[in-house]
Amino acid sequence: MPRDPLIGIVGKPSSGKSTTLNSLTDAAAQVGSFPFTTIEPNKATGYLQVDCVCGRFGKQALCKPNYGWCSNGKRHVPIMLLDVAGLVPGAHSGRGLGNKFLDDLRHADALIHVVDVSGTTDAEGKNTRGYDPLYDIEWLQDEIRLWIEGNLEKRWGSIVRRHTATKSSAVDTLQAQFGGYGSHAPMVQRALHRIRGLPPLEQWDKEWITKVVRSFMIEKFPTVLALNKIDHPDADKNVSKIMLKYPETKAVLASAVTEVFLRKLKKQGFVHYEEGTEFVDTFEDDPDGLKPLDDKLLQRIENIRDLVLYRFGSTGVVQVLQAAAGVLDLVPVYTVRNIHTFTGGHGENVFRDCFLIKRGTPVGKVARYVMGEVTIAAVETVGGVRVSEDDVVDAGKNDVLSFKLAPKSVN
Ligand SMILES: Nc1nc2c(ncn2[C@@H]2O[C@H](COP(=O)(O)OP(=O)(O)OP(=O)(O)O)[C@@H](O)[C@H]2O)c(=O)[nH]1
Repeated sequence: MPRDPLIGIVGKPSSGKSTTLNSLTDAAAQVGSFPFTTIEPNKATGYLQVDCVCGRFGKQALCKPNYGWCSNGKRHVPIMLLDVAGLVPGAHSGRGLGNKFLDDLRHADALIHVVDVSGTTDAEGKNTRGYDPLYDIEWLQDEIRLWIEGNLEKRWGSIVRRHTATKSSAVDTLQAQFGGYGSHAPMVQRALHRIRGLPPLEQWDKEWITKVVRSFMIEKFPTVLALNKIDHPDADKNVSKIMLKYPETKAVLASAVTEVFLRKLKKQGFVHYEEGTEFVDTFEDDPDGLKPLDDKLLQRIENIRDLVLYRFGSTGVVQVLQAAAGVLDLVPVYTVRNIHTFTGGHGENVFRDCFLIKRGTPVGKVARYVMGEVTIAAVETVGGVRVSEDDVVDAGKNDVLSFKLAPKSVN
């Protein structure tokens, strides 16, 4: 049965993890400019913005999610986030919060790596100038790799002996080792398949093991780079360097501190601000609906418009989470009682339930995920069309589902 996706937020101290998390969640993670403000890993509910299916059927006015919210067809779907604190170079050998950090990581399905592109904090999060953030991407990947490799190498002798004695496949042997990271056989299979010229497992030396672990990490920890602090003047050149060096990695430009600031002003009634967009209205735009700002704050908004919103199209924070859902290939799937009205049974509100499901998951698996181990008599999609348990979900296809349960047998 699939479980709820979990997205880990990683990054060195003071890169802006807590600020990013704050702007994605309702949780009040502590924000501070000192390393290790966040001591305990912090699980929180983030909200992923998606185009809600209610728009497809002109039902925006009746859309009322059980969890999260929907406004004008923009739905905010809850998704679990994990704030992973205290990673510094050397963590795999116990520095900083070391292995604790890495152990928390094993539960994550994808990572958002918050990178401070201002160059004003060093690898340990201490204030500096002109630091090259390319290095952060490298050492963070290395720490995760060395941690996995270390766990593997400790037992390598007995792993190989057992592998040979039981005549297992490389996939089975590795899956037995990687299961603790939440892997599954197809994931290990894909990781091995990617490596050219891979010899039989009993011939792997340190170099081959490194290649295998690197490839496994691509599967287990697909990563989005949140290039944070783009409001800083030195950010541009660092962003270009990162994009050039990692053209394959999904990267999103962000200013988490700007997002937090705008949301705060919105809550206090000073601005209209739609998260994920470049639009901020002030008192001048809506004197009847908004409170006036003093000159200092007005100037700050002007700067934010020039330095962030108009240049990049948004603060980027909403897009960071969307990118993470993208690398996991998650599709919002809506389950309804009545497939013709889209209601949940009683009342006229529609599309109350939405689940984030990996594209390509069979409908039967979705049913068990949503309903538990019950016997499904039939599954229907839009128009009352029957779908088989083996049909798969995709964006816009089999993404609205109604499950009919088999009546319980009476003995
Ligand atoms: N200029 C700028 N500063 C930011 C941005 N995001 C965060 N900061 C600042 O960076 C500092 C560190 O931010 P935090 O969110 O506490 O960083 P963290 O990664 O959670 O740090 P630890 O808790 O030490 O792991 C704070 O002073 C933030 O205000 C941003 O987008 N731009």
